[in-house]
Amino acid sequence: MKDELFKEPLSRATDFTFNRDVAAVFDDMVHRSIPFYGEVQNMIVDLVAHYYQDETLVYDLGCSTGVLIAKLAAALPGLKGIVGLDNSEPMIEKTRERLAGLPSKVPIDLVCEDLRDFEPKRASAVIMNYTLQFVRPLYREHVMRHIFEGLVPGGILILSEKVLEDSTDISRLFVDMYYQFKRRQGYSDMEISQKREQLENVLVPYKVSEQRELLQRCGFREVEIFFKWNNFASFVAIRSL
Ligand SMILES: Nc1ncnc2c1ncn2[C@@H]1O[C@H](C[S@+](CC[C@H]([NH3+])C(=O)[O-])CC(=O)[O-])[C@@H](O)[C@H]1O
Ligand SMILES: O=C(O)C(=O)Cc1ccccc1
Repeated sequence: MKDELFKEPLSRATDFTFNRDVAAVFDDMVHRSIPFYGEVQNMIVDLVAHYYQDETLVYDLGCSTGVLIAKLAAALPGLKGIVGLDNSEPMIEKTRERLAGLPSKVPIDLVCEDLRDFEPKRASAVIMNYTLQFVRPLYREHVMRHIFEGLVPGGILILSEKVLEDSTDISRLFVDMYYQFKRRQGYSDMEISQKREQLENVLVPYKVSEQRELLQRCGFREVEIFFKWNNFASFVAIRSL
């Protein structure tokens, strides 16, 4: 279903939430709103294949409609298990529907819970794609410490986020270029600005440098960027052996 949620003028100001209306159009929204969304997922499948250790689990925190879980299960049939977590019931429901139609042999556990209350266990890969940006900054360190603790030595965290730069001028330019990208994807100025207003207080991007510092404070000694497009970045961080 096409994302037309912001096409008409909205009658009142509300914050963006992952409700039933968003879940229904999410796949179209995300493909038209996140540059190289599918290719970043393909790169993540390759990273998981490289770092996976026998008898460990792979986690997708903020799994939305389960596209990445389906790709992982199809490409890596030897995984011991995948855990998908999302605190939006309509999103988990979408994931469940998607996975029901697949012939995968990998056991998949779906959890509808807030990330802030969750502790992964025996993980060799924890993936958080565009999810930490929705967690209130106050809680981010707590969440990342639990993830570090839940990783086995040699395990990885994969983190994709909307980001800012140290240079405010360049940050602004990257955001402008992102709106150009949205126009090319068929969104009108009205759609772009109404969504921007709804996201204002709920999607809080960190600078690349802040993101790196947060990961290092939480114990990750090796942190690298494996993908970057203007104001979007994907990091891989290793819990050293
Ligand atoms: N505190 C929280 N606890 C659990 N889930 C949460 C929380 N906050 C937000 N979510 C969930 O995290 C997801 C973020 S969307 C991308 C997801 C996916 N990784 C994707 O790549 O398609 C963001 C985006 O598309 O920009 C949603 O499904 C929320 O319900
Ligand atoms: O649209 C935006 O501005 C984004 O940052 C991406 C996005 C995609 C899906 C839900 C929320 C935000």
